[in-house]
Amino acid sequence: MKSKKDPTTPRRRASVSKNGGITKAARVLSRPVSTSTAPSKPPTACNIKVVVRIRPANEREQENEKFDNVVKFIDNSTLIFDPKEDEQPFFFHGVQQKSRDLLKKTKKDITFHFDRVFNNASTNLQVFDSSTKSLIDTLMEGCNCSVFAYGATGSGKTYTMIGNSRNPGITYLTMKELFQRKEDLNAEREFELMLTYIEVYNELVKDLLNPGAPLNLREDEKYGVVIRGVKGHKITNPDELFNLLEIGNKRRTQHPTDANAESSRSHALLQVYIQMTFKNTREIRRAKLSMIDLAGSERGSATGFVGARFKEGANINKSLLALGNCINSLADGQRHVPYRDSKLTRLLKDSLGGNCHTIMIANVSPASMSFDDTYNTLKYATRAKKIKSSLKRNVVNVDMHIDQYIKLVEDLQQENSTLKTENQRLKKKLEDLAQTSTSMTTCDNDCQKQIEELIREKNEIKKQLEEVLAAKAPDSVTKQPNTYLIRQNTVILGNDAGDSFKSPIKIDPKIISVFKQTICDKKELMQREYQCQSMRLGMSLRRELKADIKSRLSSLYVDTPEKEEMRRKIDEQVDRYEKKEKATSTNVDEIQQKCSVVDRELQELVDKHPELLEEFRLANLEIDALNYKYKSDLKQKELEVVFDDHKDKSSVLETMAKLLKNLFLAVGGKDGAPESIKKQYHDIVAMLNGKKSLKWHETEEPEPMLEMDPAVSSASQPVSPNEEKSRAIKRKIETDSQLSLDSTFTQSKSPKTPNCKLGSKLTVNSNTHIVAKGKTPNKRLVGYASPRRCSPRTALSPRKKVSPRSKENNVRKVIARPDTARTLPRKATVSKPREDRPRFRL
Ligand SMILES: Nc1ncnc2c1ncn2[C@@H]1O[C@H](COP(=O)(O)OP(=O)(O)OP(=O)(O)O)[C@@H](O)[C@H]1O
Repeated sequence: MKSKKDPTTPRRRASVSKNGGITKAARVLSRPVSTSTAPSKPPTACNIKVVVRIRPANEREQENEKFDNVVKFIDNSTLIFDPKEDEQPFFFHGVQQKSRDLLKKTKKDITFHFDRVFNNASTNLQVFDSSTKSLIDTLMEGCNCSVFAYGATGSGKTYTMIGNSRNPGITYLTMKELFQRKEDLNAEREFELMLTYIEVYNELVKDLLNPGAPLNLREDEKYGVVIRGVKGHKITNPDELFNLLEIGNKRRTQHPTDANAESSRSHALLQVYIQMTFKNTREIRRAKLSMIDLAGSERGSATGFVGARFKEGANINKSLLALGNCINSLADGQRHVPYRDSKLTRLLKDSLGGNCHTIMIANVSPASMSFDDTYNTLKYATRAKKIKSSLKRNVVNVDMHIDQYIKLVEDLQQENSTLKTENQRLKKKLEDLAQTSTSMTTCDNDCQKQIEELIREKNEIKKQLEEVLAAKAPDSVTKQPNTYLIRQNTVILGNDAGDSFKSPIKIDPKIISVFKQTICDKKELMQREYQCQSMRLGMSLRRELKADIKSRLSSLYVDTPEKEEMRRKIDEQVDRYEKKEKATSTNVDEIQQKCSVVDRELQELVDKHPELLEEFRLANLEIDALNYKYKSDLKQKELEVVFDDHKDKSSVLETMAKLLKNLFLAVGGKDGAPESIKKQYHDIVAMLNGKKSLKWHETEEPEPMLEMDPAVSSASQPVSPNEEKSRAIKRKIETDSQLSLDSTFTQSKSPKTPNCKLGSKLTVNSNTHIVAKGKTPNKRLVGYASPRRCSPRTALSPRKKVSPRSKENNVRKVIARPDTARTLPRKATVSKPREDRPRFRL
C-alpha cells in the first residue's frame, strides 16, 4: 500500500476528467471560435496538462532474461509503477536484487494519476487526438500553446513527436489539423503562418533550417524570449512543413548510444507563428505553437564516460536538471524560477508557467532495465502537473501598428544582418586606423601646418611678383595695368585661376599650359619630398633617442626578466624606426629622381621656347623660396625634438642631483663621508657645473651691441621669423639649464657675490658666481656671467630699489638672455677687448 505521506502520490484534482483529463480551463478555451471581435479576456489560470505514454518493450529488452514490466497501465488516467503482484525476481544492472529499493520495500507499487495515460498499444494518432488536438482550439483563440516530450533516452520521445512516414508524429498531425482548421476558417479570417526550427546542442542554439553560427537568445519585453537571427519560413500547407521537418531533422545532431541506435543528442524546438486577421472586424490575433522534442536524460555509463558523447550527455543532463529545477520551483509556487540556468529552460520559459497552454508528454519504457529513469520521469511528470499557467489571448488592437511576431522575426533578421555588416565594417576601419594612426598623427599635423605655411608663403611671393612686374611695366602700364595686360594678350600662370603670373609677352597658351603643369608637378614632388624627409627625420630622431635611452639605462638595470623585456622592447622599437627610416629614404630617393626628370623637362621646354625664360626665372624663384622654407622647417622640427629631449634630460639630471645630495648627506656629508666618496661627489658636482653653466668663449665675431641704443640695434639687424624662433628656443634651453642648477651646486662651492654697487664699474672675471636666492631651493639661480653681461648696471637696475630678490630677477634676466643686448642700459661704460666678447653656444 502506498503511504499517505508519500509525496509522489498525487491526489486527483477536480479539474481532471476521467476520460482524458481535460481541465475546465481547457474546455472553456476549446469552445468554438467566435468570428466577432472578442474583447481581450483577463488571463485564465490553468495547469499544465500532463500525459504519459508507455512505449512497447523493444526486442532487445524482451530478449533479456532479466526483463520485467515495471509499469502497469490501469486506465486512461492511472498507472501503477512497480506493481505489487509482480513477484518475479528483480534484476538491476544485471544483478538480482533482494529488494527493489534502498528503503527495503519489496515493491514500490506506486499509483500515479495523470491527465491521460497511453498504453503500449496506443498510436501517435490516438495520442494526438487526446492531447494536442485540443490545442488547435486554443490557438484559434489567439493563445500560445506548447507541447514537449520528456523522458529518458530511448523512451520514445522522437517517435511521439516526429514519428515516421507510416506513423507520423504529433507534430505533423497537429499541423495538419491546424491547416484543416485554417481551411475551415478561411472565409472569415486571413491566416499567416511561419515556422522556425532550431536545436539546442551543447548549450548552443542552432537554426536547423538555416545552418550558420550559433544564435543568441534575447529577452523581449513584448514577446518574451526571442531567438536573435533565426530564419522564419512561411508555409502554406502541411506538406511544406513535412519537407522542412525532414530537412531540419537531417541536420539535427543524432548519434547512436547503447540505449538508442538513433539517439537525438539535442533538444529540438519547432515554433509556429500564427497570425489571424478577422476579415470583417480587422481584429488581429496572434498565437505561437511550440513543439519540443527534448534529448533524453541518460547515465554516463550509456556513453562509456568518454568522448564527445559523454560531454553531450553531461550537457543534456545539465539542461534537463535545470528543467527539473524549474518544474520544482513552479510546482512549489516559488517566486524565483531558475530559467536562466540553461538555454533550454530559457526557451521554455513561455511554455512553463507563462502565457501558454502547455502539454507535457512523459515517455517511459516499461522495462525493468530503465527502472530508475522511468521512476524519475513519473515523479517529474507528477510535479509538473502542479504548474499553473496564466492563459490570455494575444489580441492586437486593430488601430495599432501591426508589429507581429512574423514581422518581429523579419525585423530582427534584418537588424541582425545590418548590425553584422556594420560590425564588420567598423572592425576593419578600426584595424586600418590602428595601423595608420601612429604615422598619421604626426604626419597629419605637420602636413596641415605645412599647407597653411605654403599658402601664406605663396601669397607673399605672389605679392612680391606683382610688385616686380609692376616695377618692370612701362609707366602707362602702371597707371592702367589691366588694360595693358589685356592688350598684350596676357597668359595667366600660377596655381589657381587668378593672377599669379601675368606675362606681357605673347606665348602660345598650349605651351604655357604645359609649362604650368610641369611647375605644378615639381612643386608637388617637392612637397612629397618634404613630407618624406620630415617622416625620415622623425624616425631617425626617435631611433637615436631610443638608442640613447637604452645606453643610459643599461648601467642602471638590475637584470630581471622585466628589465630584459623592456630592453627587448626598446630594441624592437629601434629596429622598427630603422626600417621605417630606410623605407622613407627609398621614397625620398625615388622622388628626387622624379624631380630631376621634371627639372630636365623644364629645362628642355625653356630651351625650346625662350619666351618662357622670364616665367621660368620667376617660377625658379618661387621654387627656391619653397625649398628654403622646407629646409628651415625641417631644421625647426629637429631643433624642437632636441629641445624636448634636452628638457627631459635636464629634469632627470636635476632629480639625480637631488638624490646624489641626499645620498651624500646620508653617508656623512662633507664632515663624515669617506674621502673617496667626497672626491667623487665633488667631481660630479664640478661636472654638473661645467655642463650646466653657460659657456662663453673667445670669438672674432663683431662686437655685441652693448653700447648701442636698443632701438638702433634691433632696427639695424632684421631677424627672420625662423631665426627669431630658434633664438627663443635657445633662450629657453638656457633658462631651463639655469633653473636646474639648484642648491646642489651652491653646496659644492661657496660662491662669491660680485660687488654690485649701483652705478659703479665692476670687473668680473669669467669664474665669478652670481648667486641669487629665490623662495624655494629650486628657484635658486646660479650662473656664470661675463663681466660685460653681468655688469652691476645690468644686473641691478639703478631705477629700482635694490633688494636681494630684485637682484635675483635681474641676474636671472641677464643669464636667461645672454644675447639680449637691449636689456643693457644705453652707453654702458663696461668695456672689454674684442677677443673677450662671449658668444652663446648650445
Ligand atoms: N510507441 C512506440 N511504438 C513503437 N516503437 C516505438 C515507440 N516508441 C518508441 N519506439 C521505438 O523506440 C526507439 C527509441 O525511440 P526514440 O528514438 O523515439 O526515443 P527517444 O526518447 O527519442 O530517444 P533519445 O532521447 O535518445 O533521442 C525507436 O526505434 C522507436 O521506433
